[in-house]
Amino acid sequence: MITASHLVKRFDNTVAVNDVSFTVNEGENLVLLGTSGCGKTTTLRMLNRLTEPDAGKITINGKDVTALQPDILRRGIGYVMQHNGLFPHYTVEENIAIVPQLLQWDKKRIKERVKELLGKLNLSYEQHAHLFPQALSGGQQQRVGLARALAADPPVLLMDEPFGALDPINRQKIRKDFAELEELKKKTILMVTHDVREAFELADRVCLMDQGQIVQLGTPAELREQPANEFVSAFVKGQYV
Ligand SMILES: Nc1ncnc2c1ncn2[C@@H]1O[C@H](COP(=O)(O)OP(=O)(O)OP(=O)(O)O)[C@@H](O)[C@H]1O
Repeated sequence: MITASHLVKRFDNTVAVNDVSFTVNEGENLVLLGTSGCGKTTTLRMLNRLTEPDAGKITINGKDVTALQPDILRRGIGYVMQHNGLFPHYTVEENIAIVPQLLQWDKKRIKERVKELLGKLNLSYEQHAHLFPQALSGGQQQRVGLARALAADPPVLLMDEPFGALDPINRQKIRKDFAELEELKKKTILMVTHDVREAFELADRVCLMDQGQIVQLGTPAELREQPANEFVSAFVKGQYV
């Protein structure tokens, strides 16, 4: 379970995140939704300490994240970056193996895990493991980014626009595969998107943000049927996309 309490983050004159609090229950997929610049990515990055808050507290499974060294903390949290963030000079296999290697898994176990994940994500070890990311399509790169985040089977996953760089057809296909992936069903997930449809398709609950603040947090049905204000109502109807 993740709890974020009264998070604040300023950059110069901008208050990027302004008193944001939420919980993500165990096994839940909470989606941070909102227009560009509303503070979604900054919120996400505070959870694995890529950005340090100016105020507020975050706990993951009961532990204050500031009690752990950032690199140790990040080994226990899967992170799918915007634009996939694969290392271009590492092969697919090497990219996926990064965290298991840091955790000093033996070679055989790492190879088995890479094979298993590539299979689950509709890629093949024989065809793809030895390639560098630039030899893959955008959709394949996103899948490898997801495999990398899942490699050491972390209980918590942070995903920043995981389907963002894709054309609509690929986007929908990967989203469907994602929704069906058994490994993801038991994970506690915080995902960022600006896409209403995507949020409503994947979220257990949606946290709609605007200008650094939460406007409404609820199930997709609650946002649709009981919008807190005009902004929520317009956003849900797609008028802000
Ligand atoms: N490192 C930084 N330095 C200065 N300003 C920043 C920095 N990171 C974010 N900001 C500002 O903070 C605000 C929130 O940015 P953030 O990236 O969190 O929004 P977002 O909702 O994720 O947007 P997007 O969907 O475009 O990524 C924006 O005004 C942005 O310009």
